[in-house]
Amino acid sequence: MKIAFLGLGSMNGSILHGLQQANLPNTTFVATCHSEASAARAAETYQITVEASGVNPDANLAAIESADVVLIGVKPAQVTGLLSEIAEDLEPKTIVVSVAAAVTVAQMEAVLKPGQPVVRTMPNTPTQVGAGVIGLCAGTNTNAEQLKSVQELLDQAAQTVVVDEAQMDALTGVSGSGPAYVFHFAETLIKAGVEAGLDEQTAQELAIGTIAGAAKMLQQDNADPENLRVAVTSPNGTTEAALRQLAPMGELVEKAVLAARDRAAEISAELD
Ligand SMILES: NC(=O)c1ccc[n+]([C@@H]2O[C@H](COP(=O)([O-])OP(=O)(O)OC[C@H]3O[C@@H](n4cnc5c(N)ncnc54)[C@H](OP(=O)(O)O)[C@@H]3O)[C@@H](O)[C@H]2O)c1
Ligand code: PRO
Repeated sequence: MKIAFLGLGSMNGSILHGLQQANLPNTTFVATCHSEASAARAAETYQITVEASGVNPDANLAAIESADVVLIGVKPAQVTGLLSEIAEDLEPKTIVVSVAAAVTVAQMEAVLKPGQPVVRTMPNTPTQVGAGVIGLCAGTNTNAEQLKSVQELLDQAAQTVVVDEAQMDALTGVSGSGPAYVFHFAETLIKAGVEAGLDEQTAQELAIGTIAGAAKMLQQDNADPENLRVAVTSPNGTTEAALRQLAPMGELVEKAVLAARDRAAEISAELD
């Protein structure tokens, strides 16, 4: 199987890393970046061939030749330009998989040859450490077997969830952008620990260990976030005092997820 990564930055790099860890038999990876510097860095990191499209204008066309799957990992505004560049040379069997936020199936299919199979996905960066979540939906020319083959491939790198395209922006607001909410929470917990009297290194150790431990508990079978919260909260104790202060967080998180969802829809409209 040949898998071509067009764009090998943060997101496609995380997926490639996950697939490399899976040691898939008979699988070849090739990739492109735009600049020579990024291509050299990525080739060194992943130990695969990475060509720079900014230096070699045929780099993307060479990468897609005979590919079974082409993973598009450029910025949303660059996706349709890149697809137009490769459209004529894509083989009918090649499945085009995009990781770009907000770029719709219709926008991709509009620049590809009729019938080209497309899968739209929304991964997240924990894929880098084998703990990612990837949402995916099929294009209009993609049959169940093709979707399944992409899902089975991505299952090697992350946990996958198939959704209708109509849910993709909501999924982006929860899991695509979600790691940033948790990292932001970690930043604020460390800052608050320092404010409360800890030195920064100790505050960082405690905050990160706590978030990692809580995440592990959440992943246990039959874990229920509400039960886990209640088990920490002694009546009239310290946690209750803290959670009283965090009461506005529910509304803020909801606003954040809706803002991300709505921004995705706005970006889609801007790309039309
Ligand atoms: N980061 C996330 O958390 C995340 C999560 C989910 C989805 N996504 C989606 O992933 C996509 C990529 O985001 P990212 O954060 O990975 O960006 P990034 O780190 O900037 O990576 C973009 C990559 O595309 C390359 N590139 C640009 N133009 C190219 C061209 N014409 N041909 C070949 N390669 C080209 C860049 O090369 P140079 O470095 O040489 O410019 C770079 O390797 C976006 O559409 C984003 O919506 C990101
Ligand atoms: N990063 C991309 C953004 O912020 C898409 C989800 C995560 O737009």
